[in-house]
Amino acid sequence: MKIIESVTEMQAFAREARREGKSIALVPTMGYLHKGHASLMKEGRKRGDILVASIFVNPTQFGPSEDLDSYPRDLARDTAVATGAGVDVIFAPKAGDMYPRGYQTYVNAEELTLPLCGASRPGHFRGVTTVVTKLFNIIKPTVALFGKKDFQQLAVIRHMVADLNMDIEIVGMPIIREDDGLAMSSRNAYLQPEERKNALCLCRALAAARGLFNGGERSAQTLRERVVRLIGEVPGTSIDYADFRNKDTLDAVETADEDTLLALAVRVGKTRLIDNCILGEEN
Ligand SMILES: Nc1ncnc2c1ncn2[C@@H]1O[C@H](COP(=O)(O)OP(=O)(O)OP(=O)(O)O)[C@@H](O)[C@H]1O
Ligand SMILES: CC(C)(CO)[C@@H](O)C(=O)[O-]
Ligand code: BAL
Repeated sequence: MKIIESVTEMQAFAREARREGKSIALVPTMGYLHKGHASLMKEGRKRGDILVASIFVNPTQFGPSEDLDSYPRDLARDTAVATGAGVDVIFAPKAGDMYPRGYQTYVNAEELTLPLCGASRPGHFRGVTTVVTKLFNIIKPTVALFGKKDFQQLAVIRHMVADLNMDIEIVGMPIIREDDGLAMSSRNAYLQPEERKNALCLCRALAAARGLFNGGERSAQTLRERVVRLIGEVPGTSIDYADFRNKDTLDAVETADEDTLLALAVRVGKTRLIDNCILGEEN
């Protein structure tokens, strides 16, 4: 496996792959890899001749008071996970190479970025769409894979790719969970033992809402009350959002149906975790 740090070297590699008629599958990540990332990589392995994983903690998607500096980083560990998942190339650029002095061009999606994480993390999606566009331009993948844990991110990227006529297939992958149901996340590493237990309130609230829905409840307000109560009972938690939305438009819904997204962002101690489900789907 090859590790490429320079943007120009990555571009040259991708150009040569294209010249040889080889397709590239890309898994963009911020590193500190876990089985969720590995599942994207294993699927990517099947979908391209060459599998590239990018590891870049992208400064433009972090707000000024967020965890850019403390975000966990461990390239040696990531190299082992990526090798095991069949990655051919890790692209791990430096921030100064991606955003040199004088950098001033951004990609911005509109409506889909307004609610949920877009509302609680102003500027976040502008950073995501910008860096993903740059990664696409540098690596020239035919297919790129993203997790449904970041449901809104996947929706925004799909929309951007369609709007800007990017000739790239976007694949959404299921949420991978720990045995007890907690969605895998690099930020789980921040959780103290007691917080780790308390963090189960997210997946339990999703399960409770799905249970009520399967029992016939359709009022988003009633479903939401159950979710808010369950999470509120757990010490050290605060809800950033707990929203019922149409899974395609992300518009708020009052009457839930099988396609309704329940999206959660909850702080457990200082750690902000997200999780979601579609009410009519197994998860
Ligand atoms: N549990 C998971 N199951 C499936 N995909 C996941 C999971 N966790 C992350 N991903 C996907 O991996 C890609 C890279 O995500 P990222 O590196 O931010 O990991 P993360 O664990 O979500 O980190 P964070 O804790 O910062 O949210 C994204 O497409 C994301 O949706
Ligand atoms: C897509 C992404 C790699 C862009 O920095 C990031 O938002 C992530 O890890 O989900
Ligand atoms: N998984 C999305 C990256 C972020 O939280 O910034």
